[in-house]
Amino acid sequence: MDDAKPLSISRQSLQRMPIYLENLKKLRAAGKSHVSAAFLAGELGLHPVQVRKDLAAVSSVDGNPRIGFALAGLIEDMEDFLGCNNANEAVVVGVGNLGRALLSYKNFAGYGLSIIAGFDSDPAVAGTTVHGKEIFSASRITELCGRFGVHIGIITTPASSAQEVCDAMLLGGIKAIWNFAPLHLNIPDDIIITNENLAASFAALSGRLRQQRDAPKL
Ligand SMILES: NC(=O)c1ccc[n+]([C@@H]2O[C@H](COP(=O)([O-])OP(=O)(O)OC[C@H]3O[C@@H](n4cnc5c(N)ncnc54)[C@H](O)[C@@H]3O)[C@@H](O)[C@H]2O)c1
Repeated sequence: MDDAKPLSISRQSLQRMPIYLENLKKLRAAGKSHVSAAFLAGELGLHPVQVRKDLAAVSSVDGNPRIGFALAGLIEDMEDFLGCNNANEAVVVGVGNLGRALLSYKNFAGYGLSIIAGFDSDPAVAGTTVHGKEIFSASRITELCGRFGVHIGIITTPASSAQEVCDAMLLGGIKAIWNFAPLHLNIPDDIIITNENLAASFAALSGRLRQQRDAPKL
């Protein structure tokens, strides 16, 4: 669909989009042609109003009150929105446990991310390939990011190296950083950053578990 609406969307809504897309594709594979917001909400444990709002933010497909949204249009709009048909290219710096896992994960392509190469400071790692992607020496980050014309950099080095890696990426023209290192990075205001933190996610999980355990039994 050409006229998907460019509304401002919250981070939480953005994070739900790949989950909607996965579910919409499953329904299509099961032979369904339409889906209602109420059904999706039930499947994903969300409120139907929230689902309707999320879908309206990325799709111009109108839901029919009786049969719901046409799946084909919704999937097309969602894929356009997520950039699935025109994947963003990225590089990973730090090809250890986590960097290797990201380089090897096939499904990113379906969500608009194509990791094209890696960098590592370890001479035993630079010069190898992971999942068919070349791993270059970290000394070439600035040069090759510029030459590849990539705009997304993924940092999976130890925290002690993350700022220098980030600086080298920015000099090479990187505009958005997905940072897995547990460190606050100093970056200019116009650079987009997402910090991943498994410890924070786990704290939320264990906090909810504690609340459930401490709740009075009826
Ligand atoms: N945020 C999360 O949820 C999460 C989860 C797991 C790990 N981590 C973090 O991700 C990072 C990587 O973890 P890991 O388990 O893969 O570590 P690892 O030690 O297996 O890999 C780190 C890699 O970075 C390379 N490296 C070090 N300095 C470099 C530099 N200056 N330039 C290029 N490469 C460099 C090392 O040679 C190594 O290959 C760590 O900061 C860790 O704390 C974060």
